[in-house]
Amino acid sequence: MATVHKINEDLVKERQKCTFNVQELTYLLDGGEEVTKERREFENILRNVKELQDEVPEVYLSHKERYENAVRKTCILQNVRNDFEKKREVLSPRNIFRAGYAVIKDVSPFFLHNGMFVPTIIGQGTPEQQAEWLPKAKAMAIIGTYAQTELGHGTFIRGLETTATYDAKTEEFILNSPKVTSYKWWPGGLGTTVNHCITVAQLYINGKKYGIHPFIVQIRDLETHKPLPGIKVGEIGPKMGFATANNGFLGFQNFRIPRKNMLMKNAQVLKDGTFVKGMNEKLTYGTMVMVRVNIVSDSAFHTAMAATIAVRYAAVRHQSQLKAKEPEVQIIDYLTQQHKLFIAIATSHAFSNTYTWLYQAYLKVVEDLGKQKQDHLPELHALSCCLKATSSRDAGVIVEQCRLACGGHGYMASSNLPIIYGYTTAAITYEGEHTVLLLQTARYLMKAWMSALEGKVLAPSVAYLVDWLKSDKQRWQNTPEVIVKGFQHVAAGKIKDAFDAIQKHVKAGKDYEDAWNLASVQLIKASEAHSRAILCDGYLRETVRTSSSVSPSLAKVLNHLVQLYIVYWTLETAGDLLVYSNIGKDDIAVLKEKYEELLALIRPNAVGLVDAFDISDEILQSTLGSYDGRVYERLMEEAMKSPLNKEPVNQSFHKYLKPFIKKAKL
Ligand SMILES: CCCCC/C=C\C/C=C\C/C=C\C/C=C\C/C=C\CCC(=O)SCCNC(=O)CCNC(=O)[C@H](O)C(C)(C)COP(=O)(O)OP(=O)(O)OC[C@H]1O[C@@H](n2cnc3c(N)ncnc32)[C@H](O)[C@@H]1OP(=O)(O)O
Ligand SMILES: Cc1cc2nc3c(=O)[nH]c(=O)nc-3n(C[C@H](O)[C@H](O)[C@H](O)COP(=O)(O)OP(=O)(O)OC[C@H]3O[C@@H](n4cnc5c(N)ncnc54)[C@H](O)[C@@H]3O)c2cc1C
Repeated sequence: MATVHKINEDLVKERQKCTFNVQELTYLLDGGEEVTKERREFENILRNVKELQDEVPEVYLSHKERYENAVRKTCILQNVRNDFEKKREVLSPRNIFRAGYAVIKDVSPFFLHNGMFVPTIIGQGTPEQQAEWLPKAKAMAIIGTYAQTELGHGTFIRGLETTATYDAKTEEFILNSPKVTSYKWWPGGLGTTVNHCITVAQLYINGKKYGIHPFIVQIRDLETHKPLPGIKVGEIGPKMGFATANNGFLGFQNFRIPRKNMLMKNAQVLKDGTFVKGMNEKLTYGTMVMVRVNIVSDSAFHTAMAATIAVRYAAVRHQSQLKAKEPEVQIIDYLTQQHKLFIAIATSHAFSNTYTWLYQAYLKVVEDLGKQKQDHLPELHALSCCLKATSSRDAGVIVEQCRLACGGHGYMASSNLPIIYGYTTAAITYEGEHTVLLLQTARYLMKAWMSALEGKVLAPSVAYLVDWLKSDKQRWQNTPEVIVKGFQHVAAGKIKDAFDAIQKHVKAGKDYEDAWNLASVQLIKASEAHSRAILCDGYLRETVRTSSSVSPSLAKVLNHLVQLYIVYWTLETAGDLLVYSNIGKDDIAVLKEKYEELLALIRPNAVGLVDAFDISDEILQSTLGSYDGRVYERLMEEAMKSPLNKEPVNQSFHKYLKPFIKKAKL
C-alpha cells in the first residue's frame, strides 16, 4: 500500500485561509463539472497503470532510451484512452492534452499526429479524402505529422523548395527535394516515429508553378517501418527542449504519390492537369490558424503549471526574517515574491478567458467558410497571430519568473520548471515566429487604420480606432473599464504613429516595402499594444459575464485577479499611457497603492487559486509543487535516484582522480 504522508502544515493553514470554494473555480476553469469529472476519472485511471511508472527518472536516460520510453508510454496512453472512450464519451482534446503530461514527462512523439496531422485532413481534405484517411488516422492505424518547414525556410512558406510535379500520364505527383535547403526540418515525430506526413510542397503543372499545397505522403513501410525508396528521413538531434518530440528531417527523390493524395478541399488538380483555384489561397494555411488559437490555451496551462509549483513552494519555504527575533517567514509573505507570482495566476486566467472567446470566433469562421463566406477571416488571422505571439511570449517570461522565484531549487530538473520552460518557449517560435506574427497583425492594423480614416465601419476588435478618432481622450479614472480604454488609446496612438512613419518614408521616396521595414519596430510595438488592449478588454468582459453566474465569494476573487492583471500592465506600460492617454502621474501613484492592496487581497487565496487549477502531482512532476508540500523530502528522494548515488565510490576515482591526486602530491 502506498504510504500516505502528512500535508505540510503551512499548506494546511493556507488552505484554511481560502475565502472561496476551490472546487467551484475548478469547474469554471474546466468548462463545467462534467468536464472536471471526466478529466479526473481519466487521470485516475492513468495513475494506476503500473507500466506508466518510471523506474529510473527520464532525465538519467540516454537520448535514445528516453525516446523509446516515450514511444512505449504513448502507446499505453493511447490504449488506455481507447478503452476509456469505448465505455464513455470521447475525451475532450484539452483533457487528453493535459493527461499526456502525466505520462510523457516532455513532449510526446505522437504530438503532431493529433495536433496537426488529423486536423489538416479535417480542414484541408474533401469529404472523400476524409473518408479514406480519417478513420485510419483517428484509430492510429496510420501515424502522421505536419511537414512544412524546411532547412532553408520556416517563416516564408511561399519560398518552400520541395516540389510536387504533376504527371498527367500516370495521374501522380512526383515529389523532389532539389537542394539541401529544401529538406523538411523540424516536424515532430518525423525522426523515427511516423509512417505518414502532410507534406507542404510547391505545385508544378506543365512547368508552371501554382504555389504551395498540402499532400498526404506515406514515407515508411507499414510493416517494416523502413523508409520507402526515394525517401531520406531521420532525426535532427538534441534541442533546447522537446527532448522526446522526435523532430525529424525528410527529403524526396522522384517519389511518386497518387493524384488523390493532394488535399483538395480548397484548390484542386483535375486528372488532365487542370488547376482549379480555391476560394482563397490562404485557406491552405488553415491548420496554422487553428493551432495558433490553441496555443493561447496551452499558454494558459503552462502558466498555471509554473504558478502552481512556485506558489506552493513559496508557501512552504521559509527564508530570512522580516523582523529580528521573529521566526523566518514564508517567502510568499515578501511583497516582491507576491509581485512575481500573483501575476502568474492572473495571466493564466487572462489566457483561459481569451481562449474561450477566440475559439468561438474560430468556430464561427470555420462555419462561415463552409457557406463560402470569408468576411471574418482577416480579423481572425490578425487576432490569432498577435494573441499566439503575446500569450506564448508572456508565458515564457512567467515560467522563467516562477523559476527565479524558487531560488536555487527552481534550477533543479526535479522542480520540472526547466522542462516547462523548454516547451513554453518553443511555442514562441513554432507555428509562426513571434515577430513575424506581430507583423502579420500589424499589416491588418495598418489597413484598419486607413479604413478608420476613411470613415468605414471596422471589425469589432479594431472598432476602438473609430472611437479614438471621433472623441477627445476620455477623462481618466482609475477604474478597470477606463484603464482598458487607456490601453486602446495606447494601441491607437502607436498604430497611428507606425502608419505615419510608413507614410513619411514613402513621401521621402522609399518603396512601400522599404518604408514598412524602416517602420517595423514601431509596427511590432503597435501590434503588442493592440494585443494587450484585446487581452485586457476580453478578460474584463469575460470576468464580468461569469461573475453573475458564480457565487459572490468566487466573483470577488475573480474580480481581484482581473484588476491585478489590468493594474500590473498599467504600471508596466505607464510610460506609454503617459504619452498616449490622459493618465496623470498622480493616477499612477494611486494605482501603485491599488496594486499593493490587490496583492494583499489575493494573498490569503494564493494557494487556493493554484489548487483550483487542479493539476495533479503526476502531471506537475515537481518536487517543489506537489499538493502535500513535502518539498525537502522529495528533493532528497529524487537526488537519491541519481545513478551516481548507487555506489559509494565511483569508478572514475580509481581511473582518473586517484592517479591525478597522486601526481599532484609529487
Ligand atoms: C501528450 C503530451 C503533450 C505534451 C505537449 C507539450 C508541449 C507542447 C505544448 C503546446 C502545443 C500545443 C498545440 C500545438 C500543436 C502542434 C504545434 C507543434 C509544433 C509546431 C508545428 C509548426 O511549427 S508547423 C509550421 C508552422 N509554420 C508557420 O507558422 C509559418 C509562418 N509563416 C506563415 O504563416 C506565412 O508565411 C506568413 C503568414 C508569415 C506569410 O505568408 P504569405 O503567403 O507570404 O502572406 P503575406 O504576403 O504576408 O500576406 C498575404 C495576405 O495573406 C493574409 N494571410 C496570411 N496568412 C493567413 C492566414 N493564415 N489566414 C488568412 N489570411 C492570411 C495576410 O494577412 C495578407 O493579407 P492582406 O494582403 O489582406 O494584407
Ligand atoms: C520545437 C519546434 C517544433 C517545430 N515543429 C514543427 C513541425 O512539426 N512542423 C513544421 O513544419 N515546422 C516545425 N517547426 C518549425 C517552426 O515552425 C519554424 O521554426 C518557425 O515557423 C520559424 O521559422 P524559421 O525557423 O525559418 O525562422 P526564421 O524565419 O529564419 O527566423 C529567424 C529570424 O528572422 C526574423 N524574420 C524572418 N522573417 C522575417 C520578416 N518577414 N520580417 C521580420 N523578421 C523576420 C525572425 O523574426 C527571427 O528573428 C518547429 C520548430 C520548433 C522550434
